[in-house]
Amino acid sequence: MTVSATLRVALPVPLPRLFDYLPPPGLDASAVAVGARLRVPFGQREVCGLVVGHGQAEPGVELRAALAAPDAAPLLQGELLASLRWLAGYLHAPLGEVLAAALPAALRRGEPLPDIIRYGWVLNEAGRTALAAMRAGKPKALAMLLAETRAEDWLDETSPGWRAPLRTLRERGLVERVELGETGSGSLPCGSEPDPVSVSFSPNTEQQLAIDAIRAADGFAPFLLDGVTGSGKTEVYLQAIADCLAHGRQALVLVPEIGLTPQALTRFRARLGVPVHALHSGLNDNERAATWLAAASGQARVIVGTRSAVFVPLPEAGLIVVDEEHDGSYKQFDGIRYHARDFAIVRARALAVPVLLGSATPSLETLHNARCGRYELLRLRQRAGAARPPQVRVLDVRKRPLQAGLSEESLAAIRAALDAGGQVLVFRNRRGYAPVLLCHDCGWSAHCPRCSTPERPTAMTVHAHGKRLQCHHCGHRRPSPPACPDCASLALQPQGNGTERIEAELQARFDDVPVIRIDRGSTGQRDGLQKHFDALGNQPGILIGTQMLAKGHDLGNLVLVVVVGIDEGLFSADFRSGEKLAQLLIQVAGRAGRAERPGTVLLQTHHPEHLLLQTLVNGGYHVFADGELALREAAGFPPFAHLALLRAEAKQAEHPLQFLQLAKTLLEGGGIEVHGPLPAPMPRRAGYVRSQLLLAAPARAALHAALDAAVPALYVAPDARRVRWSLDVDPLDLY
Ligand SMILES: Nc1ncnc2c1ncn2[C@@H]1O[C@H](COP(=O)(O)OP(=O)(O)OP(=O)(O)O)[C@@H](O)[C@H]1O
Ligand SMILES: [Zn+2]
Repeated sequence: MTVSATLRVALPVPLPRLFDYLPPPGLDASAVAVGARLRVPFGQREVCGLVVGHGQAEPGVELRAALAAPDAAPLLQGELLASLRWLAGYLHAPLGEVLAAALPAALRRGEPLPDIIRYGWVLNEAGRTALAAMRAGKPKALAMLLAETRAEDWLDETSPGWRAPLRTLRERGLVERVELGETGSGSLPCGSEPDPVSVSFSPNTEQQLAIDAIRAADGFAPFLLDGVTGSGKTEVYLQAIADCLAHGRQALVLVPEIGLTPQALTRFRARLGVPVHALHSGLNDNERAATWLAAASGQARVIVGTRSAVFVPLPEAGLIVVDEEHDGSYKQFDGIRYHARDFAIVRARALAVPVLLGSATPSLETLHNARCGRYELLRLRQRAGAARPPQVRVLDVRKRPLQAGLSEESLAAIRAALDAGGQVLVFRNRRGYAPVLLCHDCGWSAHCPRCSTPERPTAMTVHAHGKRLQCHHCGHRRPSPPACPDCASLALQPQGNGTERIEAELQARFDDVPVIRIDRGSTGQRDGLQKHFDALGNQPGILIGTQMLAKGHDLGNLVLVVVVGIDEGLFSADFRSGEKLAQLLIQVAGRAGRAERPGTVLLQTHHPEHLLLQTLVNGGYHVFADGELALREAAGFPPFAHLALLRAEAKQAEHPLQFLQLAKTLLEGGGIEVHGPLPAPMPRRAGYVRSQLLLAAPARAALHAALDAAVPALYVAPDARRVRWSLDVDPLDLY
């Protein structure tokens, strides 16, 4: 009897096991490498997995044959494959799902590898002749750029929206597309010469100390670059990256949001003089896959990206930077719930390279690690250059008349700042027109039918100047009712203020300057934010925004920040809410006065004596953090304990409870605390009733041992089929 060689495959299916297949017809199993993709039949479907091993068919077991093996060489290998295996174990998630999450979508689907040849555009003979006579406008501006060959990726980053004028030029037969060779190969790509106007100042003493410390690192070395807002952390990153490049190594830079990427890219590109590859959700699938492959081949030397960029292969790694390491967007909130900062550290260790975490408001986890000596602490205590720290004032607005949430004092300060030629940021962390629609006659208010319970109604946010209602939890939308559904009164009134309403009020009042609202409603695509900044330039004007505007931006003429409506955040029950609010306030305040002109911050509140506000204003973030760490230690919360949250939801309330009860039985007795099952803080969402089980242990090992013992059984439990469940290891919030 012949024994056939088989392929062991990790499939992206919610089962904690691997699957064996015969190789595709006509192919020998040994011809398919570990880390290569394999398309296989799975039930009635076809799925694409990754080969993780080879084996022998057991006698008598019928195996199905794979359909195709698209890759000649492994896609995932070496350190990355090993780190992802570790991640699957840590998250207690199926390996196939983790590997799939790490691959760009185009590769995950089993498509052939995209072409990583770069293309560029240049004026042809006719174009050069026509250029002088062209009318001013976008086509002409682009044509002027295309006097030299410009790479498409360069155009994407430096001239957002270039494809529309390009179409005009093509239709007129003035341009041609040229092949530029593979991504990043050898010489500088077209159009990314170091920008001659970009200033290179000499680092100040603290920056230099930080740069030297990173330079001296040998192998794995985690650093916390703890630098106040505007202290020039970017300069430290750039020097560290330049060193890394000079040693012939690759650098990976993680940034929190797509909104930040264009600005960061422009700065990086201008200074480093090598192609800087962007990876973020604004790219299409093919672009993402091409960049990922360029990293895998070592052609991409600097990769800047958001959360999922932590999964790029780095065969010649030299450095990983995580900017704004405290930012919540590094945590994936569904599917594979990884934390990109934490995984960056795991990878840096496996790659034996330095990892630099930067923030003005480090997470308590990271601060704790630095204090325990696990991370080397680098501090920038002062703002760089001539900039001074902003003046922060708590504005007591009790009993004061408010216009769209703004006190007279705030309005006067805005007027004065504008008259002095400055820019103003009004920060309100609520999108929409108003948080609530209320009937003034009977007290009815608009609730989301899919998220409310009788005990806990969830208000729908008013949008479009009162015309539309939208649930910010489940996305449910409907037109506002013309009259109160309960008492038929016409006295329906939007209550409170969102960014839209503040915008309307400020536009009416300050009609001599641009008033620009920046939030997820107004600023969709990735270049949106930069376009708004470009449109405003340095002229006086007002920006109104949510937390999109709070971080990382460097607007030299911003002299006043007004923070409104923070009070609800002061009394939230979540154990991390204080930390999040403190970070947000310091970050928003940090946008003011970043250049020569001094900045002022006004914090409007009805609770001027609140300890958090007082501590931040009088002591600063670190004093706040000291107090908060002491509280966490006393209460046994992270970073002094390790948590995991098991969530379950279903249309019928008893199903999640039954499932979680089973989980509890499996988990108890393992030396960990098991709390629940309890209704989730938001007990219903989008029609699903939600419950949760909170697991806590002082030591990570105990928590993981208990999970290792229990989780495999959960996947196959009959009770699991009636719920949607998920395990969140190191949850960021307990929602
Ligand atoms: N050594 C220096 N001398 C003069 N100016 C500097 C120096 N280093 C940085 N700057 C300038 O200081 C400003 C703030 O720097 P940067 O944006 O890097 O701060 P940051 O620490 O990242 O702040 P944030 O945390 O608020 O994003 C920038 O305009 C930068 O060009
Ligand atoms: Zn809803």
